[in-house]
Amino acid sequence: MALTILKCVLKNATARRCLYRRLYNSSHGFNETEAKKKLAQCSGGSINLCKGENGIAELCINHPSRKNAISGSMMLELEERVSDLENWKEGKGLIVYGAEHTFCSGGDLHSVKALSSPKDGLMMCMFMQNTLTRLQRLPLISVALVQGKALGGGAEVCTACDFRLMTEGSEIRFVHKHMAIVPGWGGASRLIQLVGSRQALKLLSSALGIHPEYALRIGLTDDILSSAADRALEEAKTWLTPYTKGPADTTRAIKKIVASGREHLFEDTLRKEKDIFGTVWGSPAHLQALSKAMKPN
Ligand SMILES: CC[C@H](C(=O)O)C(=O)SCCNC(=O)CCNC(=O)[C@H](O)C(C)(C)COP(=O)(O)OP(=O)(O)OC[C@H]1O[C@@H](n2cnc3c(N)ncnc32)[C@H](O)[C@@H]1OP(=O)(O)O
Repeated sequence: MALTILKCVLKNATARRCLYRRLYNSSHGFNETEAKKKLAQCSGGSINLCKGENGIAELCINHPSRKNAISGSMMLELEERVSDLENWKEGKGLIVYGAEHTFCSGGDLHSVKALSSPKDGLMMCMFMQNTLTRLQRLPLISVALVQGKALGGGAEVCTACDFRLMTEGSEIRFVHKHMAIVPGWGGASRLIQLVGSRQALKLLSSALGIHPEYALRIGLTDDILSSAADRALEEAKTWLTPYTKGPADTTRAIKKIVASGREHLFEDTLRKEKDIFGTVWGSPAHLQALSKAMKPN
């Protein structure tokens, strides 16, 4: 019995390690401690997290004086909030949005200038790819609420969520080309997964503003919200609710399978599905649902 428990604990620990492992570490020349010191020197704004009783959290990109541009210290706070969410066992959903009804105008250009050496740029790139990959892998169903502008790194952040909801008049734009750079926070790789390589090539090479109707047509956004700016967050929560109904373990298990399927070969995903199935089959919630189902209606 003890051996079985130990095996189960080890399997869960391994599964957690896989789910939350970093993309880059010292073997890639990435020194997280050094990166954090450097990014902390570029201050401004904050990343605020509010975890709801209903299992849905709200993460606010909060730097309104700069249209929610993400400074170095905000990159650190974003990593801290993602860590918090990785340990939130009751979590089922997440809405990422920007303060004062606009999403995010990308990297804070003051911070970007301070990190303009190739070495510092690569450090920032690996730090943000680590963080946004962990955000995407969270066992929560995530939504980016795009109001106003999602530009540059802001467009990249919104691709790290499972779904995107855009309000009328909002815009997603990969402006990187105008700065003679390419996305570095993983946004190009995720865009190809979302809309396919042809559309991704069009959007990256044209730096075109992607408006809600076009985004809906190419599958970059999942819906267009019609409410007034100050009601959009409530509308986004209402949109997400049907997907997060029921036990947290069930919602989290479903997201873990899909997150695995996004990244692994089909056979590996089937094995992952089997492993995750084994964590919910026979659970109290399953047995309760089974007993309800057996009762004549
Ligand atoms: C890998 C990611 C990549 C990188 O890190 O290299 C990037 O994301 S770089 C940043 C890419 N983003 C941009 O180039 C967008 C720049 N901003 C704009 O185009 C406009 O500000 C816009 C469209 C967001 C809003 O225009 P609007 O006319 O409504 O307002 P203002 O332009 O007057 O902006 C108000 C205020 O915010 C400051 N601001 C805006 N964006 C940034 C930013 N990304 N970094 C720093 N500061 C920003 C702007 O300077 C104004 O400040 P003020 O002190 O009032 O002049």
